Amino acid sequence: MTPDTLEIALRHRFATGRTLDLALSAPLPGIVGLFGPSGAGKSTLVAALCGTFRPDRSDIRVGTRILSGSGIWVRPEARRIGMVFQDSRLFPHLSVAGNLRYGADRAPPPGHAEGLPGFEEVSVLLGLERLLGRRTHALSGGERQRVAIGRALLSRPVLLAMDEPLSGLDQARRHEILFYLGRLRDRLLLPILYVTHALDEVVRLCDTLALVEDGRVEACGPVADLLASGRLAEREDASALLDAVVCGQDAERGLASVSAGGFTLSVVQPAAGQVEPTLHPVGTRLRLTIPAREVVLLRLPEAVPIVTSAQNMVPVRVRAVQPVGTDALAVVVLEPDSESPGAAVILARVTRDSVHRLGLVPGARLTALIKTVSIVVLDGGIGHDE
Ligand SMILES: Nc1ncnc2c1ncn2[C@@H]1O[C@H](COP(=O)(O)OP(=O)(O)OP(=O)(O)O)[C@@H](O)[C@H]1O
Repeated sequence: MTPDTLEIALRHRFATGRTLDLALSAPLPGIVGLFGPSGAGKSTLVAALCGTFRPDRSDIRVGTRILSGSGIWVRPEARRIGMVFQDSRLFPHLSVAGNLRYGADRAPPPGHAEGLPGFEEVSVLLGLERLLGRRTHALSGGERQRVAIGRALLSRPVLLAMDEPLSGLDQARRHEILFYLGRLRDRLLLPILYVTHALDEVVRLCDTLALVEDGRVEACGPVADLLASGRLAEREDASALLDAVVCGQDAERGLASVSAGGFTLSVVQPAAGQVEPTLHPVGTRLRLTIPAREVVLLRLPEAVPIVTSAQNMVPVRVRAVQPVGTDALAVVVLEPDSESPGAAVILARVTRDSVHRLGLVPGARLTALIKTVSIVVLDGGIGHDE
């Protein structure tokens, strides 16, 4: 155990014979995504963390706090895990402010959980200032979830557990909440365990990803590494995640150039659909995601000028080719065609026919064509390079 990790290990056998053997370790603070199909064991793991379910065996630690194991079993109400569920579970007889105060009333006395925001700051962080007097039935689904998150935050938890908080929302509301969750991640040092079926939520929010399948954690590690490993290549929405730094602005054309793990890319600024559109100055660190299905691979004859609407023609080298299921498809893992320390990878989803036609074997050099509009700049800057 280190003071800065979340450690969960549990074993359980239900009366039906179904067994779960789930273990993960993740650095804190950060957002840990639990991702996997229905019935994999995600909700059981969250329930064990909160103490509402007691497995046959469990060792659960948040930093130096032991919640279970070593002869210890902390009561659920003493664990200080803030919960947010798919249905917001607000109190209908209370206003928004009343629901928030309910959370604040359950906070430990001053001296504990210092550093977490108070009522005013939570209202501002989650954009609730103008809703405080409203009854909860008069709120949209997205607003309800923001109140539920605020109520959980105000109880000053040591960890926030969110079980599919966006799955009941439409696409616009999902984006709205993702923006606010990204803001919480960037401004608070609060660990979050985040259960989801949606890969785009993992890519946008999470630092660590635990892949849960059939009662086991099949893999756990940094999100970008698991995406780059091709483990999620089977998915239609497979994508790469890159840390980038803005290295040039072209405000007139609405573009910025960024350096991302050895790739130089052109991205749209401000990103379409951002809740708070901003032009990120040179030096801003961003996260980008590039869907594998949006990347085209070319073999270009030397010195042939090509005019294309795609701004990004990137020299790449094949690192690996990952067959996708029984389909006639493959995902190609690509690295920059130049030695660069800390090189990132991008993924291209192609047909197996293209793999043969283009001679895509490890080490092959070619050009990746990426439409600028296909590169998603995730909300907000995440710091500034010194
Ligand atoms: N009380 C129970 N008795 C028997 N089996 C159970 C019980 N609770 C859960 N299970 C089984 O344990 C497994 C994990 O369930 P769990 O709800 O944790 O999955 P999940 O990954 O959260 O699924 P979903 O995404 O659908 O919520 C499933 O096979 C489920 O049927």
